[in-house]
Amino acid sequence: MTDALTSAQMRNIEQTAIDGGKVTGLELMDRAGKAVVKAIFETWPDLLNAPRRAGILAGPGNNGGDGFVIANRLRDYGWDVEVFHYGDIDKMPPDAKVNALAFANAGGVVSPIIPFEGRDMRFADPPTDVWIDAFFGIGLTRPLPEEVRAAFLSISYERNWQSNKLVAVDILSGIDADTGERLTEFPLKPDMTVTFHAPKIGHLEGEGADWCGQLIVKNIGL
Ligand SMILES: NC(=O)C1=CN([C@@H]2O[C@H](COP(=O)(O)OP(=O)(O)OC[C@H]3O[C@@H](n4cnc5c(N)ncnc54)[C@H](O)[C@@H]3O)[C@@H](O)[C@H]2O)[C@H](O)CC1
Ligand SMILES: [K+]
Repeated sequence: MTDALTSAQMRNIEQTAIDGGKVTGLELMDRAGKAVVKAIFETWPDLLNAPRRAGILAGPGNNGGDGFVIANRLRDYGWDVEVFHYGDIDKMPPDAKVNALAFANAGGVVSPIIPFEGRDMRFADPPTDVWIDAFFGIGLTRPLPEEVRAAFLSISYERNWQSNKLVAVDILSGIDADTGERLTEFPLKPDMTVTFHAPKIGHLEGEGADWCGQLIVKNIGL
């Protein structure tokens, strides 16, 4: 496995490619989101044999932007997709906003993460086949907001009672990408983490090594 990167090193590689005119941030985000969907179908091919339901947990930044790319892609496969957004589409970074608006303008359902409060997720109907954690990626700088932690807890009830999958985009939200420190305590391990270009230190060090599930590294052409 190639050497693990810090978040700063990853950003530098991305920015150098963008500044050099090799690729745009929007293209990188599109490739990243599509790489996650590809990894899902490669890992669980039976999910391809019928339209399913996905819950996308999207955050305020570009990790959330990846989440909206994934949401659009799964809708293309005929899936029932609901995005639970911690953030405001209008305040998202430009690349993320393009994908979020594409989803919303195509009739995609964007809900606040509040619905989970008081909702007994053990008996979610219809059950969610795949949860996508796109709350925070390498930009996480402090413990998760309480409502994000609460949303994760709600989903853990459903996961205990129904066989759904949890896929972390780039890194499980709550894990510091540079140290592997779990900045927020919550009992949710992903089945799979899909990261881009190279593993990050937080995937291999500290608690992060135990909170990846299956770690898939996808090339996004950098
Ligand atoms: N750069 C690109 O074109 C690509 C990036 N990829 C994806 O982008 C994320 C990194 O995105 P970024 O916007 O830098 O950060 P996050 O989305 O991880 O975080 C959003 C935002 O949230 C703020 N924040 C940090 N910690 C907290 C907190 N505890 N509570 C509230 N808000 C918080 C902070 O301002 C962050 O900026 C990367 O992981 C990839 O998923 C694409 O994959 C490739 C193209
Ligand atoms: K994430």
